[in-house]
Parts: sequence; C-alpha cells; structure tokens
Amino acid sequence: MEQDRSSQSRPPHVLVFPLPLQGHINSMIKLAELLAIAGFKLTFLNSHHNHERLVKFNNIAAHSERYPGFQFKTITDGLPLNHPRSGSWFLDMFEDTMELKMKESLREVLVNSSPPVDCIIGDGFLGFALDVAKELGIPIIFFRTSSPCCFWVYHSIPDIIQAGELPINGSEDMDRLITTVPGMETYLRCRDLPTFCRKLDIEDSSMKLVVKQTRKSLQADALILNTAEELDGPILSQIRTKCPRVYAVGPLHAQLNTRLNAKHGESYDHFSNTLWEVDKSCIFWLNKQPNRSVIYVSFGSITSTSREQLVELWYGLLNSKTKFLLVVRPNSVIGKDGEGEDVVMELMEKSKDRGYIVNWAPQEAVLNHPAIGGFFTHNGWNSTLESIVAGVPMICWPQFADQHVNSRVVSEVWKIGLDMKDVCDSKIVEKMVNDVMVDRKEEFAKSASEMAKEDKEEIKMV
Ligand SMILES: O=c1ccn([C@@H]2O[C@H](COP(=O)(O)OP(=O)(O)O[C@H]3O[C@H](CO)[C@@H](O)[C@H](O)[C@H]3O)[C@@H](O)[C@H]2O)c(=O)[nH]1
Ligand SMILES: C[C@H]1CC[C@@H]2C(C(=O)O)=CO[C@@H](O)[C@@H]21
Repeated sequence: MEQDRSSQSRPPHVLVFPLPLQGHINSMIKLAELLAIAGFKLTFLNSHHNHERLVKFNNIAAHSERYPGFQFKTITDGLPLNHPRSGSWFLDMFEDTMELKMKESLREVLVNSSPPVDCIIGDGFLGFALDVAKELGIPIIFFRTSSPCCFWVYHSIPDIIQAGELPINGSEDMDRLITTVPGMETYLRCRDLPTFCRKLDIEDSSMKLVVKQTRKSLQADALILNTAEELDGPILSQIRTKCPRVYAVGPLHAQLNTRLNAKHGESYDHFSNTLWEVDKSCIFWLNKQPNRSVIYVSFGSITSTSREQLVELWYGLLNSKTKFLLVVRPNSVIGKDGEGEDVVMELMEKSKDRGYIVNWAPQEAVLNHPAIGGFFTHNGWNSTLESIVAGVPMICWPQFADQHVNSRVVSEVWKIGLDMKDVCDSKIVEKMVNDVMVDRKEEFAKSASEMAKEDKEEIKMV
C-alpha cells in the first residue's frame, strides 16, 4: 500500500531506525538531531527496552522541546521481555522469527504514520528494512554505524574465501597477510580481520550474516557512513567502486557539536542519549590532575572481561608511571556468583591513590578534558572517532567485530596509537601505557593532534 507523499507543503518526514544497541543509537540519534536542525520532521524508532532506559537516564522530553519536529516511537526488538540482553545477545535478534517480529512492527509504524514517512534511514545491519521500504514504496538510505574499513572487509569476505585466504589455519597463521582486500594489501593480517572470520568453518552463520547485511546495504538508494573524506578517503573510493552513492557525513558527534556550539555557545548542554547512569564525579577527579597525565580506559557498551583479564589490566595500569580513569560497566565482569562485582569493589579500594573507577563515564567530556593524555580503548567505531577528534592517542585492545580492523588502521595506517590485540598481560599493558603516556608521549601527541586538526578543518568546510 503506497501512501500519498506528493505536493508537500510540509517538511519532509524522515524515520531513523537503529539496531537497538548503544553504539548504534549514539551516532544515529546525532544524525537525527542534525536533520532536525536542518528542518526535517524526525521520527526516531527505538526498541521498547532501550527507550525505557533512555527515559530513565536522560531528559527525553527535551529533544522535542529543542527540535519541535522530533518524536520518539518504539517497537519490539523481537526478543521476549525476560531475555537477558547481555553478552552477544544481539545475534539472537537475527533469528528468523525475531527478525520477522521487528519487520512486522516496522511495517505497522510506517503504514500508520501521519504525516507519511518520506524517507527511511535504516541501520545497515537491519537489512529487512529494505524489503519493507520497497513494499511500501518509501526511499531508503542505509547507515552503517561501524567503520568503513570493516564494511569493506565484510564486503570482501567472499573474495578472500575464493582466493583460499580463509579459513585461518590456527594461531601460527595469524600474522599472514591478506592480499585480496583492495587497498589493504600491505597491512591487513589474518589477526586484523573481523572476529567473525576466525571461524574454521567458512559456512559459519555469523560470518554469512555480516556478508549478507553488508551486501544488502549496497542495494539501498544511498549509503551513509560515519566518517570524513579526510579520514577514510582511500577506503571510500574502494567502496564507491561497488556503490557510487556513498556519503561520508561524519564524524557525526563533531558535526553536531560544531553546529550546536556555533548557534548556542560552547557551554550549551548536549544530549548524551545514554543507556547507563553517567557518573560525572570523574570530571571533578580529573580537574585535580595535571595536564595530559591520565589514561582513560573504557571498552564500550557490549564488551565483557573475565575477572582475570580485569586484574591483569589493572596491575599493568597500577605499575605504569601514570594515573588512570577506568570504566567498568555494571555486570560486565564475568565471574561466578558475584565474583565479578566483588573484584571491582576490591580494585576500587586499592586504586585510591592511582586511579578512579566509574560504572559509566561522560566519555566525550572525558576525552576532551586537558588531564587526559591517552585512551585505552576496544576501538568501537564511536570511541575511535571520539578519540581522533579529541586528538587523544590510543592503546587498542579490540574485542570483536570491526574493532580488530579499526585497531590495525589506528596503529599501522594513521599511526596514532599502539595495538595490543590478542594479548592481556600486565607487563605489556605497563609498557604500552608508559610508551604512549611518557616515553614516546610527544611523538604520539603530535600525530594525534595533527590528525584532529585535519579533521576539524574538514568539519568546518561542510
Ligand atoms: O563510559 C562510557 C563508555 C562509552 N560511552 C559511549 O558509548 C559509545 C560506545 O560506542 P563504541 O565505542 O562504538 O563501542 P560499542 O558500544 O562497543 O559499539 C558497538 O557498535 C559500534 C558501532 O557500530 C561498533 O563499532 C562496535 O564494534 C560495537 O561493539 C561511545 O559513543 C561512547 O562515548 C559513554 O558515554 N560512556
Ligand atoms: C550486530 C553487531 C555485530 C556486527 C555489528 C558491527 C559491525 O561490525 O557492523 C559492530 O558491532 C555490533 O554493534 C554489530
């Protein structure tokens, strides 16, 4: 059933539909805010579950006050209410019956929308949105929230397999170069491939899923990526050989900040859109530390660590020559019978002179604080971009998906950090922290600040 979208005297109505994860909501809501500033009517389609958390930890009504055309709607994420939604739960959403539930709910929202939706901006990982859009005759743009370099690797997986470069033959094989991803021939090793490629079985369902969603992204009317030409020009050129309508619109947090600050001044309150309670006390702690003396340590919104890994990281930080601000999300330490939570309490107590631990930080404010000199990160794409824009060098400890490719690009191509992938040893942590924060401090600070400067120039030009 097609709705009448003709002869409009009203602003165009865009529906933005993210995969229900913090890392996807963050950049997609910033894009929605930018479109609302430009005068579009905006519907942001959240899952019931995440919307409840957004309402709990943010002043959600403020979005519609600030942007009169902005509204939230909610649908199911396809999962039962009692689903734990932790660990790698999100893969459950792609079970056929779960996906069907989301697809039907999306269809219903679109059919009943008034005014009608003129364009969908769908998360590129929710390929079924394309089928609904086509059925209803609504243009659709896909937005991939992860990195362009990983998008390109996902796209190339069938060629890598065809060339016999996958599967990986055990741990001995991890440093072999992959030569069949155009543009990355000189630096991409087996260990830098997205983790889904570490399966021995080339018919593995998660590997097939990422290829399917990636190839489907190219069938939309256009593809949006959260990057800038200055940052990812060579990879964007490669992607454009498969799909000419690729737009680099990022880094979105910086685009939005630039516009809001220009209009309202530097002290304007920005929405954090967070699914956890932000602990701002760390900013007061940072205020007491010397410039560039603290390493910020955080692994995003999905990654869990084992108790042993956390203790190993903590000893490395403690033995280094620098202070640290560490984020440990509630329930993110895997251990038996509350062991995970106990260890966090113990580390907090023992860290007092050297560090500060919070459950969830105001990350952008932290990265832009003068006391921060480095970011120990898992290289989720948002964190990577936030670090680049703030001019903060990185120590990379990637955990899954695009993060392994991102850390390789950060360390080997952009040279704004060190890569610690596949290792968790306190001695190596200590050495890398000392390198970035003390021994090679000026070298890394220089490359990171040059990169931030180039990026800011491009943002000003847009
Ligand atoms: O204490 C914290 C920790 C994180 N953040 C924010 O949370 C977001 C985290 O996003 P990201 O760094 O991308 O990590 P993930 O949450 O792990 O993101 C998922 O989604 C990303 C985008 O698709 C992928 O690149 C990642 O690999 C995937 O794990 C960032 O904007 C951070 O600023 C906070 O505000 N406070
Ligand atoms: C659904 C998760 C698995 C892959 C997605 C992704 C990506 O590389 O595109 C990154 O992180 C996760 O949020 C997505």
